[in-house]
Amino acid sequence: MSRPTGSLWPVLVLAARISPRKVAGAAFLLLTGYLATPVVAVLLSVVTRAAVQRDVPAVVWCAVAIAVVVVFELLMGHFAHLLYFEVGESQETVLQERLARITNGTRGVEHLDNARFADVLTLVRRDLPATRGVLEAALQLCGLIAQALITVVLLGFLIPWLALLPLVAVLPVLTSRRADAVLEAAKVAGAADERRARNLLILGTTANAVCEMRLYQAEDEVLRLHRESRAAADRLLERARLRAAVLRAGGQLCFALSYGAAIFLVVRQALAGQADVADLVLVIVLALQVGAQVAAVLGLLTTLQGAGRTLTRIDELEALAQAGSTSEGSGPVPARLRTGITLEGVGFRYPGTDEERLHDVNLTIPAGSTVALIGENGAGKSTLVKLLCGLYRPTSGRILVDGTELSELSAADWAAKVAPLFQDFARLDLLVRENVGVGALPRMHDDEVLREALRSANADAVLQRVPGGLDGLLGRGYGDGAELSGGQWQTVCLARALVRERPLLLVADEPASALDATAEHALFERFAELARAGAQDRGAVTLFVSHRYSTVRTADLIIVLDRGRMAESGTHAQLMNNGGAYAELFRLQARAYL
Ligand SMILES: Nc1ncnc2c1ncn2[C@@H]1O[C@H](COP(=O)(O)OP(=O)(O)OP(=O)(O)O)[C@@H](O)[C@H]1O
Repeated sequence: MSRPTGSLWPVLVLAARISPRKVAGAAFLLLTGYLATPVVAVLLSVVTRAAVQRDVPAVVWCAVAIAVVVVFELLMGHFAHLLYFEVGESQETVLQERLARITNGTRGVEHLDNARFADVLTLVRRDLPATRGVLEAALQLCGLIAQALITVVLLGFLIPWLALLPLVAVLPVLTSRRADAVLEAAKVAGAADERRARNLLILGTTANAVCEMRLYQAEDEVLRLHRESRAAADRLLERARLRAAVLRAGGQLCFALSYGAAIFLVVRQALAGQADVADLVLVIVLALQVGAQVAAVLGLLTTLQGAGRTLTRIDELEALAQAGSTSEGSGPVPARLRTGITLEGVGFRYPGTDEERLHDVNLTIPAGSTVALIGENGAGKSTLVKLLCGLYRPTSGRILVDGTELSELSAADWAAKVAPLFQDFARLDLLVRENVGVGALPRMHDDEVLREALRSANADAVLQRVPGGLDGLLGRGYGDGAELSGGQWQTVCLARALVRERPLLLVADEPASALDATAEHALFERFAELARAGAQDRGAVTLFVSHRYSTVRTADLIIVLDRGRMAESGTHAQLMNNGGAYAELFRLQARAYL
């Protein structure tokens, strides 16, 4: 089992940092309220004695006192709840941000290919909301321990051997911990099925996927697969739940039997005249309170253990992300490229896989040039692009930027010099301003710059169509935003790339896949213009992946990849002269348009 308390401590410290005033207030109110419980038991004993003695005023006063104490306890609990609930929410937000930073914040993205990372992330996403209750549970646990101590003292004062009785509670605590471990093992074992079920649920409830599945009449199949994955995860859980229930029931049964026996002995003592009725009432009420306290402690321990595990898992995610990210370079990224980018014997294997996707790629991309990458599906074009963007590092060989290894440059500074336009671009269900502005955060509120980028990307029509203009919402994910066509989204994403300040590497990985012919032409015109300006101004390199040879032929250098190897490279004229694969494919495509 993980070390829950070890992981919980930083969260409690975090809570204290978020608002020491609220934590102290909640602790004071809750503990004061909890201390009222044994007082009620004592008052019940007093009222019993007064009733036996027919002392009516004492009975009335005691009854009023009991009512006041009970109301006091409820009020304290209520106000404490308001305080720790607020702190719990802020705490959850901090943990959510930590999770996002772990997922996004490292140099590379290699951890995202790690199946263990994905499984643990699924569990953490599911269980994170429960961490809100850590402060509440920890405070209640302290309150219950204080309550139990007072109860033990009172019991010991009345009948000394009864003070040992709460020790019986150790047994249900132990069986409850064991039950948690059993449940936890089942959750871990079912994490992959759980992840599959969640993905299938997304497939069954996301507009695009729903339309496609409906046309293929595959909705039922998606549901069946979802049911199957859910059932596989649930089967493991059901068995574990049963075992856990038996373990918990066993522990609680032993506890209840011990308590029953103790109360029986006390009753016998009372009948033998060794204790009076009031003492008997006190013992029975205290005994019942201890029973309730033990049950509450077990529940709280389960909450705390669950939260502790989630926090331990966040630590594990951090370790996995850091293990995947290689050491950070800190070298300065040049403001302009002088010689260009060189690949020396670059090989690459995706993390967790055995097969090399790039083999011994040797290539020089001169500063200021435009390079087209072509090849069959799966040839490794996007993989090479990702390496040049610095998202992954080569598993062999090296990439040099003006003679300096890319890995030695500051990753953040290099990323800031890349203007990417990917095939699977990110559609952000945010404002138009934010969709474009994330390309250059300091320019997010410069309306003129954003409008110019949208104009250059041929996205004026989008801007006019969206109510609210730059401050209009795109997408329907979170609100009633404007829904765009695939091509319109692509122009917005191009604007995001165009707003980048002085990029050194312009990347377009099949950018025209969602565009009509006019828009495609306009996009390449605009991209070429930007490339030319970037090349003249700072030796920027442009890299594009395309299956359209009419565009490819305009590049200064064409690279043909074949199953991860460089098959050919040269200008259009050179490759046509060579009469190799490029020439053949070019003629084939040209013929198709005749
Ligand atoms: N994250 C990943 N983990 C493991 N393998 C991957 C990953 N991404 C891609 N691959 C594999 O690497 C190979 C090259 O993929 P890549 O996306 O680079 O091809 P591509 O030439 O861009 O193809 P396409 O023209 O279809 O976009 C493929 O066999 C693919 O299955």
